This record gives sequence, structure tokens and C-alpha cells, in this order.
Amino acid sequence: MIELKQVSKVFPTEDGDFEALSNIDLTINDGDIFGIVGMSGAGKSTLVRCINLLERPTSGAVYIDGENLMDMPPAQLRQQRRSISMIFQQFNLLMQRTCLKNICFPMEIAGVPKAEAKKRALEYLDIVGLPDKANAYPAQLSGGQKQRIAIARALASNPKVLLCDEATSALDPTTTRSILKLIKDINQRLGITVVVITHEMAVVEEICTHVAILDHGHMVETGTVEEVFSNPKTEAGRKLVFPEGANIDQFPVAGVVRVVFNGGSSYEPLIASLAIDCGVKVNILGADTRNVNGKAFGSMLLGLPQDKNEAVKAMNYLRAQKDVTVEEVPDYHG
Ligand SMILES: Nc1ncnc2c1ncn2[C@@H]1O[C@H](COP(=O)(O)OP(=O)(O)OP(=O)(O)O)[C@@H](O)[C@H]1O
Repeated sequence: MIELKQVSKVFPTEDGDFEALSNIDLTINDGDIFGIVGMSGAGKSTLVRCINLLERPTSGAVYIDGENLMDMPPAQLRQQRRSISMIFQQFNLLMQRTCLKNICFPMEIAGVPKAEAKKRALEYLDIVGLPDKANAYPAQLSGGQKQRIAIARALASNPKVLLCDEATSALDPTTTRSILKLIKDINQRLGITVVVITHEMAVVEEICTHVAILDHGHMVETGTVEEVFSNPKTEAGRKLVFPEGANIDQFPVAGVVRVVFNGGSSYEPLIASLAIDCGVKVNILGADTRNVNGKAFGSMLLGLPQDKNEAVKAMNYLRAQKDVTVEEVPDYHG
């Protein structure tokens, strides 16, 4: 289990101290595939680098299986870090070495005998689906194949945790899906906990069990993907999950509400019954749906009637519906 307690990270800059992470509390259980999402600059990379102390938090504690990495002497920390592997957007392979030798590299450093390292590297090549690439050089591989080799190299240190920093951001959608499938397989077959940093919600929907949303260094939401994506509670969450629905500046009207469907309802019957039951007509200003674990979740922006009584009637009607959350959008520009 990974536990971050009150983790903060302050970078000194020319303009003074900059707090990239602020009092982050986070628990990632064994076997989770945990997504960390947020806009550019939210602090995702800094957070993931704090998990293995590549970046040392300014304050707070990082526990792996109950042991605080912040208290460990350097030798013990190096040992502990081997149980946390990482893959990156740009793969970070050694270009002068063959794939086999890239995969053997962390084992060499850990003192695994050569023959044993080679045997294990061949097994990892098999797991990532590239048994015939042992003697190829990274330059001879496609992006997806390079990431597979990087994954094999990450597995070579027999990790408990795999950290993925935008691991599919440089890949096309089809290759992305195949790499995500591989990561999911590894999680299930080898029981490795996975932490995924991404700005792509589709990646979270595809493989993550849990998610945390970062906004300007603060963790503003966390929970299962279903909980958070079906009903994001913060502005940052809604912007990420329903970018269309949250893009409100382009609809210049007053009296706007956001209606979130929690998997049990759909738009049209609700809007139709609103007209029939209350005699109130509303404008659909924007709508977006997401599919989480086979259930459809949707968000819709509605423009209420100018007439105050009608608007209140519509709000009350919407609020009385099952599986629907309604909130006013006060920052809407009328
Ligand atoms: N070494 C550093 N010195 C000063 N500021 C830093 C340093 N590293 C990161 N930052 C700042 O901390 C903030 C968070 O950066 P971080 O890279 O963690 O964000 P991110 O969410 O991963 O963004 P992106 O998706 O663009 O990679 C940014 O404003 C960044 O400029």
C-alpha cells in the first residue's frame, strides 16, 4: 500500500517559493490501477516523483507498506526504490544497447548474475509480446514497441509498483489501447499496483480503478473512477470529465444549470417530461456523455426560462428526479 500523508513540495524560484504540491493525502491500495489527472502544471509529475522520492517532498510522509521512505537512510531507500519502477512518455531507452541489454540493465545494477539476467529478460520480452526483438536496437522499433521494451525493463526489477508518467501520450490511439491493455494484463497477472499519470480522461476510463484529481497542487477529488466520473464535485473535476459541458463561456445566457446523469437516466425523456409535467421548456446548451464500466454517465447544460417562476419550477422538478444531480452554474456569463 502507498500512503502519502500531508505531502507538500515547494520549489524555490527567482520569483520566490512556488508550492507545486500542497498537503496531499492519498492512499493507493495493492492491486489498484490508480489514475492521477489534472490540467498541465497541476503537479501530476511532481506527485508521482514524490512516490519514489525522485523528488523529495518539502514536508509530509510517503509510506510504502507502512514504512516511511522519508526516514530511510540512502542505502535502504535505494533498495526500496527497486520495488517501484517507472515508465515515461519518451521511453528513455539506451539507444546504444539492444533491447535485451536494455532490459538487463537494471538487473546488472542490482547484481543479478549475467546468465540469470538474460534468462529473465527473455521472459519479460515474451510477456510484453516482443520475443523476436532481443537483438534489435531501439531505433529499429515503433513507438509502441519502444514502450513495450521500457515496460519489460521496468518489470526486470521485479517491482511491486509501476509508475506510468504520460506513458501513452506520444502514441496513436490504437497503439495507446494496446499498451493500456498490456499494463492492465500486467496488473492482473503479476499483481503489480499501477499509478497512471495522464491528462487524457480516456486513459483513466480504459484502465483505472481509482482516480485523484489535482488542481494547482491541491488534491480536489478522489475515489473510484465510477464515483468521480459520474458526478465530479469540483469545477476542476467537471472541466476534466466534461470538457464540452464545462465550456460555458460560449453560451451567453442567464439562468444556467448543470444536470449530471448518474448512469440511470438519459436526456431526452427528462426534457420531454419536464415540458409535459411542468409545461416548462428549457434549452439544451451543451451535453457530453462518458462511458464508465459499461454505464453511460452524462452531463448537460440547460438554459432555464427567463420567467423566474418557471425557472424555479423547472429546478424543483429536476432536483426531484432519481439518479440526477442538479446545480446552478453561477459563473455563467449572461
Ligand atoms: N524544479 C522545478 N522548479 C520550479 N518549478 C517547478 C519545478 N518542477 C515543477 N515545477 C512547477 O510545478 C508545477 C507542477 O509541475 P508538474 O510538472 O508536476 O505538473 P504536471 O501536472 O505534471 O504538468 P504537465 O502535465 O504539463 O507535465 C508547474 O507549475 C511547474 O512549473
